[in-house]
Amino acid sequence: MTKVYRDDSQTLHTDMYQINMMKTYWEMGKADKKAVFEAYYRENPFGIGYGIFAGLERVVNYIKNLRFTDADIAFLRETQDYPEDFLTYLKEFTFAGTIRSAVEGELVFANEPFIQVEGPLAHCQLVETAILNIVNFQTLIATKTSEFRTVVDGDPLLEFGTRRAQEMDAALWGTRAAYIGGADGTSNVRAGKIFGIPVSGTHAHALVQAYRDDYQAFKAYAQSHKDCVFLVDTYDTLRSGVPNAIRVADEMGDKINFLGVRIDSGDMAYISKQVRKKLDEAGYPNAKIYASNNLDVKTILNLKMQGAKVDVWGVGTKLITAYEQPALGGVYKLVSIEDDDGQMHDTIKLTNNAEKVSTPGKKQVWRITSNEQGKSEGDYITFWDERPDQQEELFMFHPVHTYVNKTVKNFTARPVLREIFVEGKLVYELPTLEEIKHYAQDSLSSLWEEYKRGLNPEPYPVDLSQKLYDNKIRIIHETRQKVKDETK
Ligand SMILES: Nc1ncnc2c1ncn2[C@@H]1O[C@H](COP(=O)(O)OP(=O)(O)OP(=O)(O)O)[C@@H](O)[C@H]1O
Ligand SMILES: O=P(O)(O)OC[C@H]1O[C@H](OP(=O)(O)OP(=O)(O)O)[C@H](O)[C@@H]1O
Ligand SMILES: O=C(O)c1cccnc1
Repeated sequence: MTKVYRDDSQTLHTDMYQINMMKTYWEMGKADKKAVFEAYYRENPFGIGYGIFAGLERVVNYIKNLRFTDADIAFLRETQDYPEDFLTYLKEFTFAGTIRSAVEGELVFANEPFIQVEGPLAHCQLVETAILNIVNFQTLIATKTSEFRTVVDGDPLLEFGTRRAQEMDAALWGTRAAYIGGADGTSNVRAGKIFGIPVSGTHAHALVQAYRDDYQAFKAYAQSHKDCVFLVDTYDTLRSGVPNAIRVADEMGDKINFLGVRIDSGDMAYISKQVRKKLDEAGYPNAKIYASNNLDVKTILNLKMQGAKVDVWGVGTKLITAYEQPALGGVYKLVSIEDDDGQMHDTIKLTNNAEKVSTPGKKQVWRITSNEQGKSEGDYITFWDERPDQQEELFMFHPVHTYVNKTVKNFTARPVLREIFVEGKLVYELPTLEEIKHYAQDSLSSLWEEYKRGLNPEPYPVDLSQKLYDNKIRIIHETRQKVKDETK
């Protein structure tokens, strides 16, 4: 029989190879060498020009509780051939690293670090998988939702995706990310309980099927609820659903708030216009039309173009699963390591694709904002200890096509990476979800429209300081030379 271990920690929520590498570092006397890892992605998702960072709160909770419990150790002892002294090392492990991160709701861009983990090599290695797992997903969903937010414009946007999400965690944390990215509410009641997200909903076809009649179903609902949105498409939207919704609203009068009707099938443009006409003619100009049915960004944009009379958008599958691109390719790379000489050495990952070569060194990202326009001019990546905020002017150039450049004057440089943990101690006070949501909206409004448009946006500049660029070029040459020398 398979032995059952208590599921009492998230510490083993990592890839086996991380613990195997910890063992190598530990046995070879490298576990406590100082290391710096940075997480970033190489392409903004969905072909849009930015990402909305989300997931930090869960990362904080994960790091705070990072211990190998007795059950974790028992599992490793019984399934791996780890020696007892390594298991004792794990048992005594407490995370001693420093984590710097973009805050939730911050705009992030391709090829810039959004999280930096510095500390004992073995500690930094262990946390890679969970950090990427959390942040890749939540950032993806927050970003997808902001795309929906852009196309629905000022209309209410409701997250309806729990039934279609990749299981419970994804539904719950995806809903939170969706709220950060621009959803106004969710149908997930637990997300309301845990995160305080506004919960709302209508009713399903089952209610109408249970009564086998639109009128009876709407009447029953109206007798048991003050706020009513009737789902009108079970049998025939225009012939039965809407007339019966109106009939019940007329009969119930002030006893209910007739908020509107939901359409879940058919030609949304044509039907919504007809429904609007019927509601207006019946004296319900304030009753709203809710739409749902596999809506995605393109469909909504198209429905808007067709003049669809939809007031509230309920979106599930295409949002919560990030259907169009189900993964954000965030990676976690070693950028600097303490060598046996006690000195830090910057490290690189070379590839044949110039855009994909990692940038060595411990870095800071600065958001450069024009003081005159109040808009972001680009991001400027420096070594950790450079201070562009104290410079009069900044020469910014494309990190690959260096002839694309500009000099920025009268600017503010704001550091994007903030200290979250310092040597294992939490130093960051988590903001409320409402604060995060507003921060995301404010951040977006500081971005020029050219960078935000949904189709073929202008690439937002993410540039390297001269020092960082020179260091990268030097390391590329040295590394290539070393490989050449060794293969002579
Ligand atoms: N006017 C429109 N223009 C573009 N797309 C539309 C329009 N009306 C509806 N759609 C979208 O077209 C897709 C198909 O709609 P349809 O009603 O045929 O869906 P269905 O899923 O087959 O219906 P049902 O939910 O009854 O099974 C849906 O994703 C819907 O959102
Ligand atoms: O379409 P989504 O964007 O995922 O939004 C959620 C869907 O969930 C419900 O459908 P249900 O599960 O009853 O299935 P249905 O498609 O048969 O209506 C609701 O009526 C929406 O259509
Ligand atoms: O409340 C609704 O209308 C709803 C909730 C979940 C999924 N689809 C619709």
